[in-house]
Amino acid sequence: MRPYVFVNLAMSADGKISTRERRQVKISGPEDFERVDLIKADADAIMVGIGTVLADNPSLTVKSSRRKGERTAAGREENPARIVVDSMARTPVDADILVKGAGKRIVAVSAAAPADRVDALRERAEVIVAGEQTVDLAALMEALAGIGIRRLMVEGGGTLIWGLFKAGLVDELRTYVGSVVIGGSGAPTPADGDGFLAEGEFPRLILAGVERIDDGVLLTWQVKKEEGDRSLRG
Ligand SMILES: NC(=O)c1ccc[n+]([C@@H]2O[C@H](COP(=O)([O-])OP(=O)(O)OC[C@H]3O[C@@H](n4cnc5c(N)ncnc54)[C@H](O)[C@@H]3O)[C@@H](O)[C@H]2O)c1
Ligand SMILES: Nc1nc(=O)c(N)c(NC[C@H](O)[C@H](O)[C@H](O)COP(=O)(O)O)[nH]1
Repeated sequence: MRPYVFVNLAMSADGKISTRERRQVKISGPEDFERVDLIKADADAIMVGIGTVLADNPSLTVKSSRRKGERTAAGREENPARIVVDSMARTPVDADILVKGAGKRIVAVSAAAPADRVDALRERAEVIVAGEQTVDLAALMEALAGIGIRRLMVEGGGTLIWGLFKAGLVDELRTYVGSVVIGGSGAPTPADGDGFLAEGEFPRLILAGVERIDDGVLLTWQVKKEEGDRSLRG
């Protein structure tokens, strides 16, 4: 079994998720940030890659007033579990994700991560070891389902999202297209990595929703299921 995995990201009108210097930019407007906050509150866990932690230092806490002291649909009062996919245990021990707000933190590392780094992270987070050189995302998903995570939100970045698509682990993609042009052939996009080469490999999507938000548009896509997929239904 694995959690229901949905990716939420914001990209510019020209398909970039940050600048070529990997500097975070506001693509969403206030209404879209509020939407993101609400879907965060209803997820059991939120996942990002180490590239996003190093570039943006997000806390991934839930901010909306609706959450103050209220139970969410997920039945929790504290923040969703926050997960970093970090093969070599490079997450700084003072990263906001580890120090800001209450709730569980998980750092997923590979067996190649230096032991001293892993020990330092264990002081602040639960550490899951999956994979030899890089994190084995399928094995990680099994482990997360095993600790009760049923709905998992992924916030990026492009390398992690690519890895999840490559491993057939994405159920839903929510892409907010904002009214800005970022440009740059080296600027991150929603799915980076090596990319697929053959058409037969491309994950296929079903358009499930189109909604105008702020001065942009939210596209909701369901990913067509592969045979034998063991995702929990969202
Ligand atoms: N606009 C948005 O919605 C949004 C959201 C998040 C991040 N971003 C941007 O994305 C950029 C960071 O993206 P990125 O691609 O550099 O980093 P990332 O956050 O995707 O992290 C990638 C890292 O994850 C680790 N990893 C471990 N196992 C992996 C596996 N099996 N598959 C894939 N990755 C694995 C690797 O160390 C890899 O380098 C930043 O510029 C950030 O601002 C934008
Ligand atoms: N939906 C969305 N629209 C954007 O315009 C943008 N730049 C991000 N970027 C993702 C970013 O990595 C984190 O979602 C937040 O910035 C959370 O960070 P905090 O918890 O507030 O520290 N996400």
